[in-house]
Amino acid sequence: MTQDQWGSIRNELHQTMGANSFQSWIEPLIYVGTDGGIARFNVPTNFLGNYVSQNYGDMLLSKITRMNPSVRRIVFDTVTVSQDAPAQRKEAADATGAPLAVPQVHTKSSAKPDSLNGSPLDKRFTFDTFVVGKPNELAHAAARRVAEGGPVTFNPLFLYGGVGLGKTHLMHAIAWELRTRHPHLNVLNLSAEQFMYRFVQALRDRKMMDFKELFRSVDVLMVDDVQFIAGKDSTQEEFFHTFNALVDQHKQIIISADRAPDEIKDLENRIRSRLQSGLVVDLHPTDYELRLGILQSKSEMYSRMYPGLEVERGILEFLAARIVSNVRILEGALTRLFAFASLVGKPISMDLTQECLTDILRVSERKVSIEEIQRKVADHYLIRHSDLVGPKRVRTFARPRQIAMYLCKQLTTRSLPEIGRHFGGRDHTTVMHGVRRIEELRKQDAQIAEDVELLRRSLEA
Ligand SMILES: Nc1ncnc2c1ncn2[C@@H]1O[C@H](COP(=O)(O)OP(=O)(O)OP(=O)(O)O)[C@@H](O)[C@H]1O
Repeated sequence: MTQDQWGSIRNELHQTMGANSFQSWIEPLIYVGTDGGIARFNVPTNFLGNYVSQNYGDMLLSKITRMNPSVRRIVFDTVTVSQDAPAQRKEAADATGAPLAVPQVHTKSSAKPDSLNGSPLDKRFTFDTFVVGKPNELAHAAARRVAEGGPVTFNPLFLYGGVGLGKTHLMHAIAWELRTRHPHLNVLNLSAEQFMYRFVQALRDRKMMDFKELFRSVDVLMVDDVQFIAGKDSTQEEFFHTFNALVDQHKQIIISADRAPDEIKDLENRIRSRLQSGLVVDLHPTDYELRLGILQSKSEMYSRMYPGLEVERGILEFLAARIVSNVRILEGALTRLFAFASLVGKPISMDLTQECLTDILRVSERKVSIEEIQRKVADHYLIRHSDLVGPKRVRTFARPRQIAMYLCKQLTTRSLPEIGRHFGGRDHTTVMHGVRRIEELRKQDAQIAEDVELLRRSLEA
């Protein structure tokens, strides 16, 4: 297997595994080469090698053999790499005898801040790239406040929300900001899973004192996906002590989870109440405007990467309306779209979008029918269905008709001629005109924008 092939397997895993698991277990692997059917990787500790081999070995081998059928086995060799790390980290590392096995303490002075077993900070996850909308404005404001440093006002900051809504992004943004504003602070950012493995390892190696010392010496502790420790009794216990020790020293703690503290099952009550004792804020599911804002911001970035690639009108609006699941999928769709369009050398049109994203669009396809849309719109504007689809062109009927056409285009996969047929056999150009008119009016007329949004929500519900 070549380094390039390993590179593309890594990229694939990065997309599919989730940032935390990838950073903990795959990123530290250093591919050395393949010899005699054996693909060799260097790993920083035995622990990591064993863990990857047991948990990801089969999956890695199958991906590697798909690339290179001559590979029959994977071997992990433990190679201790010396690195320039902060003094305090070094001490802990020396004491454990496993230099790279301790979590990363991020400091500006660290020459190689993104270590193997902590969570490296993602360069893309800053406040600058975080798009703020109604669903996340409170979480964003709280994160900004914490990122200023200064006296601790709420401890912990507990951020929660569903998959892919920006928790990790905000945590990393806080860490980046703290690094810039207060480079002397030790900011430790890790997942609850990593906390547990470090704890288990310290127990096993009888290095609990070092473990405690290390965790109690940080200035800001950030723990992602804390729901992971539920049901793991001794990890909870240790987490509780770490938590208390830091709060007592007025050190900031930031926690994220996929649900609110009182919804995490098998969590000890004393931990639950500790987690609730600061500020608990949630990231709500995205709304249309936020999705559109995110798409616009990413699309600007891609336009710089692919100069000259045109995105036709209405495409971003279409994606924002159709892909409602989570931001990660939304981003993935846009990435694919730009890559595909640049490969085939065509502008991003509706046809190209439908062709390139068939699978994503199919999954996110709502079961909204044209009839349902017509019924809702007619009810909303207190007009009869027959007038909505009939020939009369007075504004009281024409505007709701255009809104209904617009929603049909956004919320169903029906083509313009099909939509036209449902509106009294109108031509597809009439439908297109209606859709465009509403696109424009949404920007100029607050009442129409609100009506469209209300209707969309009630159809999505
Ligand atoms: N408001 C936003 N602005 C810009 N990008 C966003 C926003 N919300 C989420 N994203 C992007 O969506 C992707 C997923 O976000 P993130 O990894 O932070 O989600 P998460 O809530 O931590 O999810 P999980 O629970 O799966 O870990 C990231 O690429 C992130 O940059």
